[in-house]
Amino acid sequence: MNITAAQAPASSVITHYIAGRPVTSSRPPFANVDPATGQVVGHVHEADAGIVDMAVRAARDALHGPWGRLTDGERAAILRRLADGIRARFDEFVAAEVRDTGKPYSLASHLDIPRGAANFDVFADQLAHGATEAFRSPTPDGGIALNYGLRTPRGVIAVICPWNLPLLLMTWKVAPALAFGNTVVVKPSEETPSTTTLLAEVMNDAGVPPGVFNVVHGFGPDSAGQYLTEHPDVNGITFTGETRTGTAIMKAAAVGVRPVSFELGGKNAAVVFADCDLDAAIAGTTRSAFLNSGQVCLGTERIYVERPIFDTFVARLKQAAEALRPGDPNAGDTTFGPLISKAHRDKVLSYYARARNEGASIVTGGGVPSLPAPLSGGWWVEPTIWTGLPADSAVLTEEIFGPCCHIAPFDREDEAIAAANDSPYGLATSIWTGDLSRAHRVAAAIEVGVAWVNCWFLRDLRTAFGGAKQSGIGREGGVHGLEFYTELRNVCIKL
Ligand SMILES: NC(=O)c1ccc[n+]([C@@H]2O[C@H](COP(=O)([O-])OP(=O)(O)OC[C@H]3O[C@@H](n4cnc5c(N)ncnc54)[C@H](O)[C@@H]3O)[C@@H](O)[C@H]2O)c1
Ligand SMILES: N/C(=C\C=C\C=O)C(=O)O
Repeated sequence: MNITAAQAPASSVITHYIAGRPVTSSRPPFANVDPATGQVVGHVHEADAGIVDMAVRAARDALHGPWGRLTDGERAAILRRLADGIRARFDEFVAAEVRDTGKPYSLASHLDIPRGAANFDVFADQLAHGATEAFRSPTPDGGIALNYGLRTPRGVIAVICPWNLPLLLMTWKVAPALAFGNTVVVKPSEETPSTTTLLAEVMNDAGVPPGVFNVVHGFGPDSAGQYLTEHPDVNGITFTGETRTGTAIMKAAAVGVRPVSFELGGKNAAVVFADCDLDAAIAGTTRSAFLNSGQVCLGTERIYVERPIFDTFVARLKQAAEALRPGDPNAGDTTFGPLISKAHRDKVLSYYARARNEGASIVTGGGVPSLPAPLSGGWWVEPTIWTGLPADSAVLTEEIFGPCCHIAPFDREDEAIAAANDSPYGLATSIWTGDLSRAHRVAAAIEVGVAWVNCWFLRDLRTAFGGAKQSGIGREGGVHGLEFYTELRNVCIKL
């Protein structure tokens, strides 16, 4: 929910950050709201087309400045200083992330901020070990030619991020972009402006030249997001967010034929076989269904359980869901947070109502928890589990992005695979089984970008990360980001 500055206290003002300095804009700033309480905690400047143009120009100028002349080793050293700079201000980053998202301190301090720093380390490592191809090529005249690959930065990259893992997803793009010599104009979600703004200060302190990293704040359509993706001097667009937003951005990218790197929506399935380690499957599925209040793209909203253990699994997951503790995000025993906004909570509650109206069996949840003030003003919903809905129910086909999941039984492996693949999305899956051959077989059969076996959200940042089908375009991580963040030229020299 965003209201004008007039209604918002002047507590914290977030401005844009262009060419190494804060920049304000003329549009009325919008309010930043704490989702745990619904209270306004500050306000944010909204970029117009002129501000976005200023940022893109600064990024273009920086490409031709000292940044473009640094060696890989010098850029790697700067990336490591960025990681260290985030860690040096760890408490500030955690507090800002918690304030913007309402997520529990335990989550922001163990996932969001540590990964926000680690993303810079992994791409600094990548620079130290990266290589390109070379060939000694026989020529028709009996001579030899040398062919070698030469990677150059793609140029000015537009980076547009969502609100669920704000710093983690921002540096997951900024780190490879800078590692490979590009400059960036980033737009964090309007819901979560704070940690990216702190990152701008860390950039300055780490000696990143002015204009290499620029931040513009605002919304999508008719705001910073649209102006940035439509700017003709942007050479590539990397975006994480909803699939339908990706469609709109792809249309903008088509003008000028700019490449895109997309991490989009999902409707991920877990497949639980009777021979699994049930304790591990319950613990892992509790995380995949309810972590970050279900606001994780890799999260599980569809669970298929082999019939012999179905009733036990449902009872155990119910017990785990009911043990989650909503509360003050900064309280040590809080393990469950609110949704990001009133609008998103209304969306999730509309699916809760839909499930009820379609006759779902509500195993647990389905409503709003009653919490004391000031939390009673926040955007809370109950962790929810359903069974008994038909496969074509919207609850089983549309991404809800909330703390809810549907559990259905299956009898045969091929039936479970078909159910998991029955989706326009293909982001992630988790498979729980004690049979090693089956693990490999099923992981090869489910059409996703990331398949976890007997685990979930276990990440080696060198591996390929991304979505199949309508869940994404391209892969990030390790060497895989090279395809988007660099141009690869072949040089052929007749010797
Ligand atoms: N695949 C992944 O790795 C991944 C990771 C996290 C979130 N997501 C997805 O993100 C979604 C939730 O995040 P969200 O609600 O912020 O997504 P969203 O698509 O509504 O917004 C994402 C970002 O895009 C901007 N935006 C919106 N419309 C735009 C437009 N027309 N032009 C340019 N920019 C525009 C927004 O301001 C925001 O910064 C879910 O669908 C989730 O699955 C995917
Ligand atoms: N991109 C990553 C996680 C995405 C989570 C989505 O909500 C990652 O772990 O690198």
